[in-house]
Amino acid sequence: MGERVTPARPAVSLRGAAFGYAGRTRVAGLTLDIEAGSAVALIGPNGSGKSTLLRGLLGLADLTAGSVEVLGGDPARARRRTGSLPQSDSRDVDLPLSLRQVVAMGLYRELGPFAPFGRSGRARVRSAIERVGLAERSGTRFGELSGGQQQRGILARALVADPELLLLDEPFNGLDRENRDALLELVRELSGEGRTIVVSTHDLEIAQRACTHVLLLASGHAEDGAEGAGGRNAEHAEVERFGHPTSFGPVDRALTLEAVEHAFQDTTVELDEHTVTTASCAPGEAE
Ligand SMILES: Nc1ncnc2c1ncn2[C@@H]1O[C@H](COP(=O)(O)OP(=O)(O)OP(=O)(O)O)[C@@H](O)[C@H]1O
Repeated sequence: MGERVTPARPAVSLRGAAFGYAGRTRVAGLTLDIEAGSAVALIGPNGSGKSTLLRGLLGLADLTAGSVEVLGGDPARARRRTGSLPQSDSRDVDLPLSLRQVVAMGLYRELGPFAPFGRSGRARVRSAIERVGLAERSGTRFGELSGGQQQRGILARALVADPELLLLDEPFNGLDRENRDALLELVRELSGEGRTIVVSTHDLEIAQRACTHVLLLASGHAEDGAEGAGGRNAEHAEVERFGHPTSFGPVDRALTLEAVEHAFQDTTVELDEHTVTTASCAPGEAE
């Protein structure tokens, strides 16, 4: 792996940060440090801004308030040292490319799209594919892989660049038990290597088994959200108009039933063993 940030320096630092699109805030009130080497589960109802926050950490959503530092600087500049796995429904899976070629795309930022990879590049691609357990499918057309295999393939594409920070957007969605367990084990391993991971999920078991910290987000209230804020100050009520954090900390302290219910308060929540099922979202559904 490449050079790491020193443990004293957070991998992500947010101060009153808000993110959105076209200048319109979608998630706000983020003041927290994610320590290098920690694995953070990002949990919240649909629309609470999990993807927007992850995109903000990649410099792909607008910072509409406050400040953000990723790996000590601007998120866009940190992108070279950051690996990401976007939500599966936002991917173009019908690429006329083999798994090996898709994974090799992870080296473009470092080497350029037309540069020859050389022996070491090819070895890195091979080892990333092996790492996600798909060695036998290297030559298979990407679109012919199962949903779970595609998920692992995209993760290999992120891993080939040896990222310090991994941002994974609901990587467990739609996976069968076997793929889910393999991915969970891999996240644990990657975290054990000292990489910083932020992973959005509806699966509390993922948080408990693979993560060190939890960040719970709640949905924003309607445009008139400032009303009914009781004794809270105007700034707080303003933040609560948007998706906002309700709890952040080590898993054993931040992931309580009360905290989950608080974050999901506007949604029908079922805690089915380990999974938060909401009225508008059924995790585990096939894509
Ligand atoms: N590209 C975009 N342009 C404008 N608004 C967007 C865009 N992407 C998301 N939004 C809006 O931002 C808000 C937060 O969405 P986001 O996808 O971040 O939530 P989420 O917590 O990840 O939800 P889910 O669990 O459904 O993925 C929503 O109101 C959504 O409609």
